[in-house]
Amino acid sequence: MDAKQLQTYKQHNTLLSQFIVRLSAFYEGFSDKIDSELQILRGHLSGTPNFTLATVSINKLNSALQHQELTLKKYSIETVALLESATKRLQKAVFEDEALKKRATQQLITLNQPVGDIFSIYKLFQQAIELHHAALASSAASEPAVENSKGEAPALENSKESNKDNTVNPLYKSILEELNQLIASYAQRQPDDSQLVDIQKKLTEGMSEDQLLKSCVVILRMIVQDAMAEASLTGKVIQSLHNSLGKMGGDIQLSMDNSRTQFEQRQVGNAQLQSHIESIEEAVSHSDSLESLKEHTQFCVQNIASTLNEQAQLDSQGQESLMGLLGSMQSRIEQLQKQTQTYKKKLAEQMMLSQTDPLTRLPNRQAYNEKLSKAVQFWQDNGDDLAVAVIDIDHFKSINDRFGHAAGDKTLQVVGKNLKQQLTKNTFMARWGGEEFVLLLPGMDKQKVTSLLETMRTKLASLPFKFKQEKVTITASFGASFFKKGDTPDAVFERADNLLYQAKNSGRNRVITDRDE
Ligand SMILES: Nc1nc2c(ncn2[C@@H]2O[C@H](COP(=O)(O)OP(=O)(O)OP(=O)(O)O)[C@@H](O)[C@H]2O)c(=O)[nH]1
Repeated sequence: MDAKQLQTYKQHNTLLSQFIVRLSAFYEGFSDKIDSELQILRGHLSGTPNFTLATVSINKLNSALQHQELTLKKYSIETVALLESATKRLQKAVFEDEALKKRATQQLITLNQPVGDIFSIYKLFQQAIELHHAALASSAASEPAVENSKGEAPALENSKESNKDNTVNPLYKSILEELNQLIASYAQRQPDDSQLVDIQKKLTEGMSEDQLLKSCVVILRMIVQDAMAEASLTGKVIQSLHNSLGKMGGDIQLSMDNSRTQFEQRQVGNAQLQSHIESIEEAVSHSDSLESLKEHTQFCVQNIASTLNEQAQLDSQGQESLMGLLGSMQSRIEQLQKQTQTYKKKLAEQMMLSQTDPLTRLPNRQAYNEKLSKAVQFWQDNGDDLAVAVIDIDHFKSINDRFGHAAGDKTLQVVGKNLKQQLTKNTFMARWGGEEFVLLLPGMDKQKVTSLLETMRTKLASLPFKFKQEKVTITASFGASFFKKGDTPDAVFERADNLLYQAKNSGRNRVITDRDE
């Protein structure tokens, strides 16, 4: 190696050492172990670099970094999961604030994307914190600024005052909403249940947090009892089916045993007949006189007749026992049929209940999702038009506020019924939740969709509602979007929802569809 080459190597080494020193300083702070090893490495590479000692240090660092990388990945996954659960909770709590709800949904979509480096987690954190700040600011803005004489926030007490505070807490409101819906579905099964009636009454009057918790526990207990009763009914039916099938199996075995015995007896009889015939043949060839032949033949014929008689008797006995068995099997089959029919009916009822919104008796979101996947499959296979429409009653909150929750409930029932009456063949409508409905419109072009939604809108607006002697007009806004190539159901729903909000923002009581532009 000449002097020039040596000089170049030295320069490269120095450059590389400086780079590693800077890089190691930048990455300091992940773990104490790595930090101290990085310090040692920097010591080996500073001044006159000692590459032999640096290699030992680099090897140690290599395995520590590998381990750290795994820990970091695990940490990233856990952090994102935590952020996701916090955002979901926030989304529920702010369900009435459309802008915040949308931001939370957007945040959830981002959280579902693969996480890149550690810095993208900081970004996710930052977004989550901003969202929480916005939610806090919005709830603070909607809460009355009541302070006591000491300037402290008022404590929550089991009193009407605390009820007032609670009614502006979005989380409290959403629990009340949920509880109301649960009660509505249980009240249908047990309309006279005093506990349910009591809770329903308290709900309309307003509840403290303590009462709300107690009511939740009562409802939970009912659900568990119901589920257990259902499970024990299912268990009983299955046990009874099992017993009936077991008995039928026994009958069949008995019938097979009888047939086998009968077959064996028939074989014995046949062998006897054969031997009687053989002895007639023998008598014919060996008898020396007609008299002895006649005698012998008579004897054999009598034997044949008695064997045939025995066989006939056995046959009729066998037939009798077979008929008896068949009769008992038939009655067991009938019993089985009755049991399965009762069970099928019960299952169908449950299926119907699980897919029906208890208040409006319209299909619920679960039923919509099932229908949607079939409609999407059909659309993908046939390419026919498929649209989703979202309907939201205008200023519904004011009905609740002015005339009470019960009037709001009644309104939802009447509106649901009226909208449903306008549906055409193959169209499907469900209650999405709250005062929102969703429609699936297969095989309809833009003109047909718009015309149907316009009919629904105008018919609803012309319904004469009357609350406390006051005539009220109820209207709704509509947003509809068509499936396009490569669309997901969520994307189409989101578009329809956005159009609905456009309809709200441009004055309400109107229909906006995708293909308007
Ligand atoms: N009575 C009753 N009210 C409900 C039910 N579900 C949701 N709500 C109420 O419906 C109201 C919806 O109000 P908002 O989302 O503010 O909307 P809005 O008043 O209809 O106003 P716009 O949609 O902007 O026209 C809330 O006050 C909910 O508490 C229900 O099952 N029964």
